[in-house]
Amino acid sequence: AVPNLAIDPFDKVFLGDPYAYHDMIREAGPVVWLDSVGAFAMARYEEVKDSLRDHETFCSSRGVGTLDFAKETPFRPPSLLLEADPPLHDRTRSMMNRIVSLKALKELRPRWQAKAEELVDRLVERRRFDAVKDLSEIFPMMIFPDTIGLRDDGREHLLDYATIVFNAFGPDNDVLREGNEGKEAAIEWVAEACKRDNLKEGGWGMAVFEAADRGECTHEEAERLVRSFLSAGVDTTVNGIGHMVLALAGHPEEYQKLRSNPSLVRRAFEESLRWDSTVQTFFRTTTKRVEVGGAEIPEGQKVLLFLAAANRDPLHWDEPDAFRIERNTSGHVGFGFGIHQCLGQMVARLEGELIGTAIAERVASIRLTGAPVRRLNNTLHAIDSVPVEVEPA
Ligand code: HEM
Ligand SMILES: O=C(O)c1ccc(C2CC2)cc1
Repeated sequence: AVPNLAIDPFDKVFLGDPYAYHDMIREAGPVVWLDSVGAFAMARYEEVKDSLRDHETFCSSRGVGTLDFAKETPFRPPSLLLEADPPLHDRTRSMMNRIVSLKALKELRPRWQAKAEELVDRLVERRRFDAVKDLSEIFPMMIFPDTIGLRDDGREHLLDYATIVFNAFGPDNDVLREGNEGKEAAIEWVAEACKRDNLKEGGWGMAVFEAADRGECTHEEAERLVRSFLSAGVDTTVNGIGHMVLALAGHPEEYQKLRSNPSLVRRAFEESLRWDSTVQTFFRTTTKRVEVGGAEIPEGQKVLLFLAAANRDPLHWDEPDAFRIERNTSGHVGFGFGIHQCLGQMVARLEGELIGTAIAERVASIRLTGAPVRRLNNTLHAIDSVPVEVEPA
């Protein structure tokens, strides 16, 4: 039988500090039933990874949130990547992989690196600053909208839009209503920003429309694909970088390892994504009856996959709750796994590397000067403030 847990993974207490709850869900069994959500759930590494790998049984086209697109209409047309199954997904993903290419990133690196170094230089002079408001919310906005070729006006809507998108994967609860309050204008702004006339030549957005001109997709699909960049491309890296700085500030001995060997920076970013995963959960929907860990899940069921819990599963990781920048993090599911694994993972890694290196070369030590403040969201592990003081190198 499947254990029935009276836990709500979208309530404020859980979202405020999920890790104790993750342990409870993992220990209850390979699959549990969550009455609060009306869904099955998995929190162990093996089962989460197997479900992500088996996209035919655990599909994305019925939505990767609590809403079942076969039964209800989502707040926006489905993503052609995140909320698509093969063959549509494969056609779209191979087209987008050609745009978000290592060659494109190689060309962007010097420009992004210069901006990371300028920003960190200014903050080190100040000694005291907020690693979110002054750093992690600033750097992605200095480089990503220009990379897409977004219009200059209204870019402040991007973070509001992401709040709405990531809340929408969860239930219509207090977190969603309070988080989304006053942000509605962002939906209209993004719809306009994705139109060809509002995109600059030479950006990744225009590259999608040029692919449409070549018949690789329709022009309506091109607009929706630019929307994917705007949905996933900013608030994720804002919080990925924010959590890396928070982890380093909270682990001085780990920071000193990075100081003495800055080439560890990509490992530090990856370990931060494992240890404090920016994207905490995603749903799948079963396309047939399936048995997992001795439990039977009927067809048409929502299954909540706890990526963050899988990344701390003691059955898979040695000392999972320890933040260790030299750890071999390969196989972590912070970017997902399988055909939907993050399209922008190399973008995120480059951003994390450039900021992390700029800090490791300029900052002798970093410490928290106050309590970090979490920003609650149904899906995104987000942080509002990380007050720090740095000693210049
Ligand atoms: C630290 C930063 C990031 C994290 C933690 C992250 C996390 C994830 C995760 C967990 C998935 C899998 C979703 C699923 O399996 O249903 C995913 C997919 C995706 N991500 Fe990222 N992401 C990050 C940055 C980015 C960036 C910068 C971009 C844009 C350039 C991006 C674009 C996408 C897209 C388009 C998908 C859907 C891919 C597909 O379905 O084939 N992400 N991301
Ligand atoms: O295609 C999209 O709109 C999309 C939205 C959110 C994500 C999250 C996982 C980073 C990914 C893609």
